[in-house]
Amino acid sequence: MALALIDPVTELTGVGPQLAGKLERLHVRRVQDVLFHLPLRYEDRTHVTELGALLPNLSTVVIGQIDVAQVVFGRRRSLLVHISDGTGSLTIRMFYFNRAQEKSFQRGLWVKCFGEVRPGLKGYEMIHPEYRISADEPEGGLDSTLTPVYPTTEGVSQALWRKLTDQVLAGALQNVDELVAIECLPAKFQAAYEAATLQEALKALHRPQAGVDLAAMQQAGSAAHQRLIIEELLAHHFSIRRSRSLRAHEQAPAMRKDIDLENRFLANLGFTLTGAQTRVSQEVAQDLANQSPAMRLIQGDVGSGKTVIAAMAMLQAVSAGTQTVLMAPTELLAEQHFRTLSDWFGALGISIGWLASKTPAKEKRQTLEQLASGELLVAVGTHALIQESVVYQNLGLVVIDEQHRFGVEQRLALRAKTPAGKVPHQLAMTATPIPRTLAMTFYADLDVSSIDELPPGRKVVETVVIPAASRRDEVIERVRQACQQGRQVYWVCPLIDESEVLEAQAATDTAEELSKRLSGLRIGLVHGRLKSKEKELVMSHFRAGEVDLLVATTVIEVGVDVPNASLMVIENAERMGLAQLHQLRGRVGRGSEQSFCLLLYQQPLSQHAKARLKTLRETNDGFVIAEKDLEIRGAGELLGTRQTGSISFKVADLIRDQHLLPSIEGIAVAVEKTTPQNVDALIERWVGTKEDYVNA
Ligand SMILES: Nc1ncnc2c1ncn2[C@@H]1O[C@H](COP(=O)(O)OP(=O)(O)OP(=O)(O)O)[C@@H](O)[C@H]1O
Repeated sequence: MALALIDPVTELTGVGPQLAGKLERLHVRRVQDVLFHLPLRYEDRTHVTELGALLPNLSTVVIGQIDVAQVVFGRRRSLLVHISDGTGSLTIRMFYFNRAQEKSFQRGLWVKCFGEVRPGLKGYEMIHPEYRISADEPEGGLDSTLTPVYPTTEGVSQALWRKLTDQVLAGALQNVDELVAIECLPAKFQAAYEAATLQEALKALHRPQAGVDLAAMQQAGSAAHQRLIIEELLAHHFSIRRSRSLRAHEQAPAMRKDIDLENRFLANLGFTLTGAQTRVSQEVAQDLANQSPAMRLIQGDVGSGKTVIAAMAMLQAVSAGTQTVLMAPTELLAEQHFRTLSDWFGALGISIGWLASKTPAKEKRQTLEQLASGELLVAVGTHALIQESVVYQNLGLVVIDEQHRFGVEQRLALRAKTPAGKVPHQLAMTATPIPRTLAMTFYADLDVSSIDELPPGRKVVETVVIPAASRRDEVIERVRQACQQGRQVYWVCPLIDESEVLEAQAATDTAEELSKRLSGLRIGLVHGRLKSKEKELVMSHFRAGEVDLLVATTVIEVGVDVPNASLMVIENAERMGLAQLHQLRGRVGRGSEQSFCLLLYQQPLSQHAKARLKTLRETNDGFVIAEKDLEIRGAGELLGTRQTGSISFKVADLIRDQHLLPSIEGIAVAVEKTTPQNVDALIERWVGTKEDYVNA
């Protein structure tokens, strides 16, 4: 089949409008997007390990005969299937199963399964492995080469991804002319970096050859990875250069501060700004008074008080008669900013609009009208704020929370929303500090301010690392005591296989278990599968002190601010990354009460997990943690969890790949000489189209 790279995905066999809709969520719209939708990691399902030779925490294929299958009613109802192969035995454990599955595990049948080996109470276990049952003893692994695992969304299985990529590899990748046409890397660099050609690289990443080393693939160390990493870094580099040159020709409204209004605002706050807050807010104010558009990143550790800086900048925009918006990455966080700003600005007689994708149509229409007419000067929300349907009368300042960068396309989208010839000033806020090396290369077009001081009276969060198996009861007792003393508690449930459904289920089960064991406490539950209204209701009860214990998934990771919460329990902390744990922990220690963070882990710990937990126990300083993160990850660990707040790269990792950064500029110069016509497509392929920013 001759597929063109720009064909829509619906040209692929088996992709109807419904599936296309799901793929759209991942911005996969064209054949080319499937080709560049690269595996997140790989699994080695080629070898079978004897049950007697299993090692904990490794994922592998095993084969065994069923001795017994039974449903047990412990802390959680589960189906246990014991298998053995003469050298040893293993238990398969499933929390979610149906009657048919239960019946299918007949004594004497064979099971071939793939999963992570974990130590259980009675020997090794696999939880929810992928499995096949057969009457005869099966042979060999599950696959003959490394199996790619794709980033995905609900309703698009790995099997489906394999089918789609099969088709694209067989169709489009043969279309050599097209690929040569989009090839950017001059030949001499391909050789210098051991980097394969684009065509070879894509093939090798989607379908690794037999015998390829898993470790190299996991750490993105193969030549194929190098090839695409360089391409992606180049794309970002070009995008940043564009953004810089655009900015040089742009004008923004110069905003004068209304000192009187600002003083009234400060008097109402109930606290005095720290020295760092005062300094940073002055830097911002100077930016906004200029005619050239500000692009400033404000970095400040968790709880350092970034919101008030944003509010003061927004006030300056309002004083100058322009509109201003605050955009947050999640609805939960946006909603919280909406409340805070409504309190602060309400007292000054300034009203605030709310806009998120799930806002009811009628409410949305009204807000849109008011933004278009200029009646509304301030709005808070999610990315819905910069969607194409939103028209501003005179947008002067955009504040973006928890984002490191502004994309060039986003800038273009915003430019369309301001009076002719003007662009809004932009401020971004982040709690994840940027290592210096990266700042020089990838953030060179941004001005950076740091809030390097916490509000007075904060006590350091005391962090304790606890084995879950033996001391869970003790932890639950501690939760009870804290709540009885009038404190509030977060209980964070683990990440499960990147599946929102399983995560929500686990959180629901935990909430049920804790309700039984902590009768008398008011327990709330929040996870990603709840409707936004439901989420907000639970959060508002928690905020009002009407919920003692909030059981949550990592949806509460960023920004949530409830100063009375002083205890946080994090389950399976060994599975999370440093930055993420630090963010989560930052939800406590926001009041004057001594706060605690209990990191529960499952034995045994890998060396890296041990190092991460130790770092958290030893320091509360986000900058130190960022450096440690670099050190631990630099030592070669690939973390499954995403990095909070960083630019979203598909294959590159600014920390892991920092050794490549110094050469990117030189390559860019060469590309501009040899294939300047390909630069637009390169940016589009990696950094995204205008729509990606607008609809994200
Ligand atoms: N100077 C100050 N003195 C006392 N309290 C302050 C001060 N500045 C901010 N606060 C309070 O500290 C808390 C944290 O502030 P804020 O939510 O702005 O932090 P943040 O920097 O956004 O943190 P995170 O990245 O964790 O969301 C809020 O309750 C805020 O009202």
